[in-house]
Amino acid sequence: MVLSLRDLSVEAAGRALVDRLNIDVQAGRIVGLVGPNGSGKSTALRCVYRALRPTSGAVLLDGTDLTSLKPRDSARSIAALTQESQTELDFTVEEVVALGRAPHARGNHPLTARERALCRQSMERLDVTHLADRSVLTLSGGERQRVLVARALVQEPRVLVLDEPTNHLDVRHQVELLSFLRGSGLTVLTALHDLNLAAAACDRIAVLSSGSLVATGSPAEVLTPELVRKVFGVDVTVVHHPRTGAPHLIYDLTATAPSALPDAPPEGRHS
Ligand SMILES: Nc1ncnc2c1ncn2[C@@H]1O[C@H](COP(=O)(O)OP(=O)(O)OP(=O)(O)O)[C@@H](O)[C@H]1O
Repeated sequence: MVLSLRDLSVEAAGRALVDRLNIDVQAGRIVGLVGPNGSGKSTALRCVYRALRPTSGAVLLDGTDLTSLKPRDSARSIAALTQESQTELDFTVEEVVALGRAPHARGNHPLTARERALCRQSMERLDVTHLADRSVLTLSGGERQRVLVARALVQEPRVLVLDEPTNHLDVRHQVELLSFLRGSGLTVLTALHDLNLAAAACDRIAVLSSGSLVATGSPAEVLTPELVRKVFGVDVTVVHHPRTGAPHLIYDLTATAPSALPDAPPEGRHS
């Protein structure tokens, strides 16, 4: 299933938060949305999972405008893990994961044997089986994040929209989640802050700055020192993974630290 953002714009408070964005995610591919804080990543993703209506432009699913689909129908195709994904109810992990079946539910029918097996598989895949009976209110940030990914998978979507899915995850769970996504065959659009994880996981990277798309291409095409300096204001050295060839950014903290601390006290003062 192909996901396309076509001339997508969102305006609020008299300014463009997202400005005529054009992004295509081919079937089974992963596109990473990167950019500084406030550049419009979450706003663009909200239009895809229909939490926000674009001011103009459209989101297309295999060429069909999402707004022509009933929310329940688009929810069968698109699952989202968002900054707003709530787990504030006193549900167990197992119950929250099962909620992923809601768009497929027929009335109040209990889950079928196949659906229960699907929930078990997703919990195993996300390493949360041991938490099945725990209240989600008691989970750590990373555990909760993994439960939400399991819930999204149970939805059996063909498109996954993820806003910072590696937030709170330790390095093992970051790597496991992104390598799972790579092998999943799902069409994935994901906002990521970690440019090295984006380079390792994504087929293509789209770079946002002040609501506009400033670069798009393979990680090697996009993640150049010039682009990173221009968009993020940071000096990097780019090396390449010895086996995959993926670019890897090395940050020079001594080069950026002084200007990043405008109110730094004079040298020699210690608190
Ligand atoms: N409803 C709104 N009204 C006014 N401004 C908004 C609204 N929603 C978001 N913004 C602003 O739009 C800009 C883009 O926000 P958005 O959350 O999309 O950025 P982001 O790239 O996801 O940032 P981050 O990396 O910090 O998560 C920000 O400056 C934000 O303050």
